[in-house]
Amino acid sequence: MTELLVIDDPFDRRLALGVTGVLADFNRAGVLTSADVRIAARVSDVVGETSEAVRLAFALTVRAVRNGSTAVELAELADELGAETPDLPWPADPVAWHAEVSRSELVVADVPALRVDDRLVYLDRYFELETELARDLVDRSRLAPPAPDDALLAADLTRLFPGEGYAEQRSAAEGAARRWTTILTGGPGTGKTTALARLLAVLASQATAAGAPPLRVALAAPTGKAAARMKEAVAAVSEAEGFTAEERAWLRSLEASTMHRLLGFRPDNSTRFRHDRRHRLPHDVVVVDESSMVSLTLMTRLVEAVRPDSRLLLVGDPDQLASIEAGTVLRDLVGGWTGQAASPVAHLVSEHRFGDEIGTLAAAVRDGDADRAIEVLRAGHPSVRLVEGDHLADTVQQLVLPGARAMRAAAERGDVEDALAELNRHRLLCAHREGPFGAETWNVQVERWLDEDAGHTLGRPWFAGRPVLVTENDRGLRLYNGDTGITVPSGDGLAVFVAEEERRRFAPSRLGAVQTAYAMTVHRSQGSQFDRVSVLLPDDDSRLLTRELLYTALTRAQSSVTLIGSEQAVRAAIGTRVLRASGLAERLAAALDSAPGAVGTAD
Ligand SMILES: Nc1ncnc2c1ncn2[C@@H]1O[C@H](COP(=O)(O)OP(=O)(O)OP(=O)(O)O)[C@@H](O)[C@H]1O
Repeated sequence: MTELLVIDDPFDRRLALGVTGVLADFNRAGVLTSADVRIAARVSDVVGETSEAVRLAFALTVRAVRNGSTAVELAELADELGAETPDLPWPADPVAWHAEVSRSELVVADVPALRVDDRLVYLDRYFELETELARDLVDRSRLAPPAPDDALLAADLTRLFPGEGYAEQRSAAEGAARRWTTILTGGPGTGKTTALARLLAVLASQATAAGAPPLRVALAAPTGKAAARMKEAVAAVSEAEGFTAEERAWLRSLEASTMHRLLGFRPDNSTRFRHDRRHRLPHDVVVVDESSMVSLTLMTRLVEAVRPDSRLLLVGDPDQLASIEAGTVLRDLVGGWTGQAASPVAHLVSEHRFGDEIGTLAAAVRDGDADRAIEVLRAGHPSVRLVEGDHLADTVQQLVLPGARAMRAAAERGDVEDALAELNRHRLLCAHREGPFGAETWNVQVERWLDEDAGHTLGRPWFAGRPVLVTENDRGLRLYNGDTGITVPSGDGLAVFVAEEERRRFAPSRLGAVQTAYAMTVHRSQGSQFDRVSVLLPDDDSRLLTRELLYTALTRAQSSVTLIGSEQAVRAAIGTRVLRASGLAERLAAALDSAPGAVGTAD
């Protein structure tokens, strides 16, 4: 399903005033926003490009990036979107249209605004990013691989990955020990973190045996929440058998940070960092967890900043929702390496959370098997269920209010730990931000229920027990998008305790971009996990209802998940894929094919 804006008011601010012709038609029809149109018109005017078809292609490329693609395939778009908007003046011959764009001054100028390949049209910046990322990864795969001490490696792999139960992870770890780059993928509970922590111990043991200084490891993730989870999970794995006391202490001492913090903010530039190709990261191993959430821009900046002789480990689940910004990098990297002899992709498939109905349901959703998903949901397992019917408010109240009350009670008695623990026990996840199925709507509703409990209106927006979610990075306060906290009474007023990495206390007035956190969007929940999750499914015609969204929501849950909605909505979600155009997989595959000297180790 494609995004169309509904514009029926001639003075709607989404209409680009003063623009005429084809661009105006597409704007009025809701295909293009006024920003798409204005950018295309202005840049085309500068280079003297007057062709309406080329100007349209430019605006559609801006639109594509806005919707998460890094490029646009004109023929495909004309086919799909053209079917939904048959009255619009789509160019009749998409092949000729693409060819006309390719000859345009916008493309052939010394400083091009647009770039093209055989299939896609790009804004220059995204073409450069894809090319740079593919080249850096292929360059890494051409280097002579690391040369571990084989006998020690075999002994450590046997010690840390014992027996048949660890065979899959052992083989992934052995491959990773023999390569500079590894992409470790797998669904929830397939043991990615377990394999990662054990692999780090293997690598540290190699460094010690070689008389090298202690291994410097950077653990990073796209959000503060995901970074904190990774640190905890790595420390938890180290408690298991097989590790030496030194390895345990070392793994527990590893710090995790956001990718932005690792790369170093630059006050003058939001897409460039202190660490780059010229000032590389000092670490010997750079790990990125939740890699599916990483945008093309951020991944390109990370990879350029990793020393060629450092290990890069990208960990994630390519079936989850992609980044909020443009790109589907993890999926593209897996796709680009498919069929290559020296692929760095290690895919874990064994599910280690036995008896895990959430895993079975998630697998059915991932594989597009709607009948199986419905069967699991209707089997009567306490850990996965579908609540249908018209009593939406009653259902949400039953699921959310007990936790909200417990948070408020804990906050009022000043018990920050209890309140924060309660916050992680349950989350209502919504596809939408606003509207009847939106997170904002239900956050307000929960506050109203608490008002009713109290018999008066609690303070707005701040009151004791208010859980909050940080929605933007704030470098000054060292708060990151995705951090969560709880509001408690303090003296005559209130204080907010934020739970990430360390407990920190803030005056509410210092917190700019925060929202209440009983409910949040599935997009924002990426990289977080909660004990119990309830997922509010919108109507089956919502354009946000996709397989990736449902899969991501389900896999946030550790012990139980409740879907609120209809069977049709579940089926509609499973039947709808997120389609993002990108050329990264092809660019990577082409770069690999043209690099026959590659010496990466064969799997
Ligand atoms: N080889 C194994 N044998 C038995 N249990 C395992 C094995 N590997 C992992 N586990 C257990 O399975 C569970 C999931 O492992 P882990 O957290 O490493 O998976 P994950 O892929 O990182 O999961 P998620 O993506 O959901 O965080 C943990 O309880 C872990 O102890």
